[in-house]
Amino acid sequence: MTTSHSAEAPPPGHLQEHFDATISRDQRIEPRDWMPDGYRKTLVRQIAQHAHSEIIGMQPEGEWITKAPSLRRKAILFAKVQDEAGHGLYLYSAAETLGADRADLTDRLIEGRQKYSSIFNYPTMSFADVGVIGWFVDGAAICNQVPLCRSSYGPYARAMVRICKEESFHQRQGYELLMTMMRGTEAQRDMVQDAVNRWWWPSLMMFGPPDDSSPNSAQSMAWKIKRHSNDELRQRFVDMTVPQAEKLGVTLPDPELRWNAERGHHDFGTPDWDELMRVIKGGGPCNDQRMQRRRSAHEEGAWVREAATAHAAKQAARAEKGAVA
Ligand SMILES: CC(C)(COP(=O)(O)OP(=O)(O)OC[C@H]1O[C@@H](n2cnc3c(N)ncnc32)[C@H](O)[C@@H]1OP(=O)(O)O)[C@@H](O)C(=O)NCCC(=O)NCCSC(=O)Cc1ccccc1
Repeated sequence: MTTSHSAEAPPPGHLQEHFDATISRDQRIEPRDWMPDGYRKTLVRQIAQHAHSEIIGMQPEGEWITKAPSLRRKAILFAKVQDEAGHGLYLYSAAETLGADRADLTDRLIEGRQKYSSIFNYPTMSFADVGVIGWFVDGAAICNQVPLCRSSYGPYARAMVRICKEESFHQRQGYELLMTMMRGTEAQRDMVQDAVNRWWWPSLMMFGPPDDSSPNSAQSMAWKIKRHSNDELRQRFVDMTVPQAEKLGVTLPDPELRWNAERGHHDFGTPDWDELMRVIKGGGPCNDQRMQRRRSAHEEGAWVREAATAHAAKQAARAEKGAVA
């Protein structure tokens, strides 16, 4: 539905009705369709946070590009980190279809007014961390994002399709790296187990707070932006990962983890929710470092943005002159 009504105008009943009917028929809302202000704001919030996560998420693994143990591993890691930059860019583009401005979103991140995923505030201590990030963090991202391919907002859902394909490839490369290390020396196996121990709980926290303390979930699910609750997706991730850990030969660091035949799912322990809140508020081990790096990359890139803007202005002036002539 395309309309000329601005988002601020009070919704004439039929616009709201049409929006509700589109959602309930599982059809897509597109950029020019009328949508409630809250729907637009929620999407900008989630998509921007997601984009920022991809861009900040380049840092933990990026630190290992110059230290990768072989040319092959270096090339793979380089390509993965570049893919993450690409994901950030698709997502900023999706946010722009809602009227957001990319430069403004970046300012909000840099000024600490918008969030990015807690997971990227933990350090990468060894090369095994690169494998575990692929296995756990990309694995969690897949669980969370495959349902977003059916999100009600068209441009977000479509961006997710390609992102998920790439995340699947990333997860496999992480798992393959770990399989290789597990076939290596005792010291390499210890490195893998140590990385698993450090990343397991923060990975479970990526799915967000538990359902009873998730203020946005109910409305986002009613709008079909989110298709499943935080706890449902966390459970899906645990069920998917346990057999992979067995095959790999590592132990997941949770004494409460066991199969529950009655539920048909694994039971597992409770993540430290105070830690999640602390990290979200800026108190994680690497928050300061990640933000400082992001700020300096932004400052160092100013000349590129200025040159691109000047070039675009020249092209536009030339095109206008051509049109007049
Ligand atoms: C599930 C959730 C993250 C949160 O559900 P919601 O309904 O939105 O919120 P809810 O009410 O449950 O929470 C209350 C408040 O807490 C915030 N908060 C919650 N959890 C976190 C957290 N973990 N970290 C930080 N903040 C968190 C939340 O924003 C809200 O705050 P607000 O009200 O905004 O001030 C949702 O936004 C989503 O699915 N996003 C899309 C996926 C996405 O962004 N993925 C990113 C990873 S990409 C990746 O990994 C790829 C990759 C792999 C490898 C290497 C490099 C890259």
